Amino acid sequence: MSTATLRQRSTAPDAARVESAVKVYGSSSDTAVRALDGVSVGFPAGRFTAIMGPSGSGKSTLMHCAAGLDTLTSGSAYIGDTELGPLDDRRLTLLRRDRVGFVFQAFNLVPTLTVAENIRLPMDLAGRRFDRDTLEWTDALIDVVGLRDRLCHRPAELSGGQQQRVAVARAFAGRPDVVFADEPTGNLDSRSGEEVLGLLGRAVREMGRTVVMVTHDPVAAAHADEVVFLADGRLVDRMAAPTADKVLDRLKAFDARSATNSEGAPS
Ligand SMILES: Nc1ncnc2c1ncn2[C@@H]1O[C@H](COP(=O)(O)OP(=O)(O)OP(=O)(O)O)[C@@H](O)[C@H]1O
Repeated sequence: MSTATLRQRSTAPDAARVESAVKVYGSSSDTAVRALDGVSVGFPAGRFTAIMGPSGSGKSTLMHCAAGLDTLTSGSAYIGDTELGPLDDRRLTLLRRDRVGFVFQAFNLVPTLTVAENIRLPMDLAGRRFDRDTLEWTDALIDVVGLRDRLCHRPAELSGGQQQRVAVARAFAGRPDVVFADEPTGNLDSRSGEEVLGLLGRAVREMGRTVVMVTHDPVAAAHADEVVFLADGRLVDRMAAPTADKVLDRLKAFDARSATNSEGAPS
């Protein structure tokens, strides 16, 4: 597939994007790993995008660099129109706090805080005023994630699925430009995983938010509006309106291709 075709996408502006992104881990020529090898991809606002690819293809690296958690070796990363590369540590921290939300596989809740306090934490840290709009928004979020009767509980008193629902509410609480989710269902059983994916989908379709999710799971990817596929640090395909079967078929095709390539490669 041509680069021009791969770059085609919805006409919505990008909430986040990378251009010609290269990430090399390690400096010596013997040990250096080129985790991203010239990736250009945009994540449109108001859409749910999944990043898929074989293990080691660069999915987490792409997400971390696009979200400002790590820096590129070359190329550029943007949140909205703000280029991340030129920002100093302080401005990058502020940008992440104010404009980006995160959901991680391990929930990452603060154990000593209640559910309500965890959800409000990013806004408390930012010193944001709880005006009427913000109160209404967080109130609506609490209902969407179904945690109203758990607001005074601490994370240890919740199931894994409930903890991840708190993390989802926390990620959207500050109305960030984009929420990045790294294997958000990796620690959950399939029913709780479906609930969390359903919430991410509702946040996009009913609340106009933007989600970018890294996943191994074709069933999870099928909740997205579009899937982008990485292989060996490159963007190799994208699929609109994914279904689990279509995603699985596409992954199998990559596996078959890489097996053929390695059989044909000189030893
Ligand atoms: N901190 C690091 N130092 C050295 N190499 C790294 C580091 N992080 C990742 N890599 C390497 O970069 C490549 C891409 O890794 P990355 O974690 O982005 O892939 P991934 O597609 O998310 O993999 P997985 O699905 O297994 O989580 C891999 O070869 C990995 O070993």
